[in-house]
Amino acid sequence: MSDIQAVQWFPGHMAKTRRKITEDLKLVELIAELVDARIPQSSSNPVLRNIIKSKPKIVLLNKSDMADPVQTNRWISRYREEGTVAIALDSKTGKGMSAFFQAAREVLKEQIAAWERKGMRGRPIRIMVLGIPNVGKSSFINRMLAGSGAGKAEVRDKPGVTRENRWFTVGKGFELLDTPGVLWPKFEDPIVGEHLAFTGAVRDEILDMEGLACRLLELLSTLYPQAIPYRYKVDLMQESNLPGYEILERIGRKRGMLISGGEVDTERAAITVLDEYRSGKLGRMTLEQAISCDKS
Ligand SMILES: Nc1nc2c(ncn2[C@@H]2O[C@H](COP(=O)(O)OP(=O)(O)OP(=O)(O)O)[C@@H](O)[C@H]2O)c(=O)[nH]1
Repeated sequence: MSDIQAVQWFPGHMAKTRRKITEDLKLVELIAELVDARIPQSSSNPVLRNIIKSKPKIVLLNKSDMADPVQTNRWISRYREEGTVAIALDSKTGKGMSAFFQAAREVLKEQIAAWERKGMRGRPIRIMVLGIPNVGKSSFINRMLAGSGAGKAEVRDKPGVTRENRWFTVGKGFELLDTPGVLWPKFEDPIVGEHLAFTGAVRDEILDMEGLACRLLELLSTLYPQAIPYRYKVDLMQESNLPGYEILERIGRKRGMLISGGEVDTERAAITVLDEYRSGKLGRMTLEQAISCDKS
C-alpha cells in the first residue's frame, strides 16, 4: 500500500485542517462524524478523533444503503456499548435524517435546558461536520439544507475536494460547520488504506487498480460468497480460495472484455468490478464486521 501512503499525505494541508478544527471546536456544541457504513473503522480519522474527544459526538453511518443492514445494526450496538450514539444514514435519499435531528436534541438536552433557563430558547444547535474525503459530507449538508432556501454544498464523486470550514444555516434549529475531508499521515494498518481505496476514498490515479480489484474479489468471496457468482454469472462455488486474478479473468471473459489473442483485458475488468462495487451494484456489503455483545 505504499502507493496509497505516499500520495495521501499532504503535511501542510493536514496540519492546517487540524489547527482550524481545534480552533473552531469552541464554536460548536456537537460533532457529526460521518463514516462510511461499509468500513466504519477505516473511515474514521484517528488524528481528528483524538482532537474532538472533549465534545459530544454522533456517528453517522453514511452510505448505509450500500452496507449490509445486519452489520450496520451491529455497529450501532457496538457504538452504543462504547457510549456513542450512532445512526444509519443514506444521504442520497435522506433516510435517517429525522433520527439524527432527534438524537442531536437528545444528546444536547441538558445544554438546551440550560439555554432555556438563560432565556435563550430556540438558539440553534451548532454542529461541526467531520469526515474523510468522499464520505458524503456535502450530500449530508445538502439534505439538511433541503427546503431551507440556503445555498448548496458541492457534491462530487471524487475524493479530496478541498474547502475551508464554512457555516450553513440550515433551519430546523441547526447550524452546520463544514470542514475539509482529510486523511491522516500514516495508515498504521495496511488494511485501512486498502479498504479506503476499495470504497473510493483515495484518488484512483495513484492506485494499481488491477491489484486492488483482485484483493477486493478475494475479500468479497470470503465475506459474501454468493455475491460475485450472482452478479457476474461465474461459477466459483465449487472452488474456495481462488486467487483474485483468476476470478477477475473469469469475470472479464464472461463480460467479453478481450484483447488481441483472446486474452482478457484484466485492467478493464478491474475498473468495472471496482466501479460496480462502489456504486452498490454487487449488493449491500460491509467489509468491516462489528463484534458486539448484541448480535441482533
Ligand atoms: N449511495 C450513496 N451515495 C452517497 C451517499 N452520500 C454521498 N454519496 C455519494 O458519494 C459521493 C461523494 O459525496 P460528497 O457529498 O461529495 O462527499 P464529501 O464527503 O463532501 O466529499 P469531499 O468533498 O471529497 O470531502 C457522491 O457521488 C455522492 O452522491 C449515500 O448515503 N449513499
